[in-house]
Amino acid sequence: MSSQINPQAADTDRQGDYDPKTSSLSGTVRDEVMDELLSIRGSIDNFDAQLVYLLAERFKATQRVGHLKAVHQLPASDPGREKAQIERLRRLAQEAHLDPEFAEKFMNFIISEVIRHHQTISASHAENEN
Ligand SMILES: O=C(O)C(=O)C[C@]1(C(=O)O)C=C[C@@H](O)C=C1
Repeated sequence: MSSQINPQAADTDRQGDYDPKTSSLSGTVRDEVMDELLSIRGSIDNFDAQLVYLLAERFKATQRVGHLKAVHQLPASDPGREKAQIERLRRLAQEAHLDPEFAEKFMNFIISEVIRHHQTISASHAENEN
């Protein structure tokens, strides 16, 4: 399976220097405890890889929006859309037993980065027009 689709494949394809066993706890906890910790951390590593790949795909989509907005001279931000997104995500977070406050903060963090990208795209588009 392609590593573009399956981040776990990417994980095994190119581990690089990453050692999933690296821990400041090494030698300070019983072997069984360390084994269980490492097993859970294996899942965490897979989730983290998926998060990175998902975010990369989201940013590819928002880059397309950024170009569309620059070409048509539309504002970088759309507060009405953001309000609807945040309300939806808070609802989804509640259903998923994720703290809605955290979901909102996380979304706002991503959106502010997207707006920064839009502004950069718009500025370079305007420069190319001149
Ligand atoms: O949908 C848009 O218009 C976008 O620019 C994307 C996006 C987002 O990241 O979801 C970012 C900025 C806008 O304020 C609203 C949404």
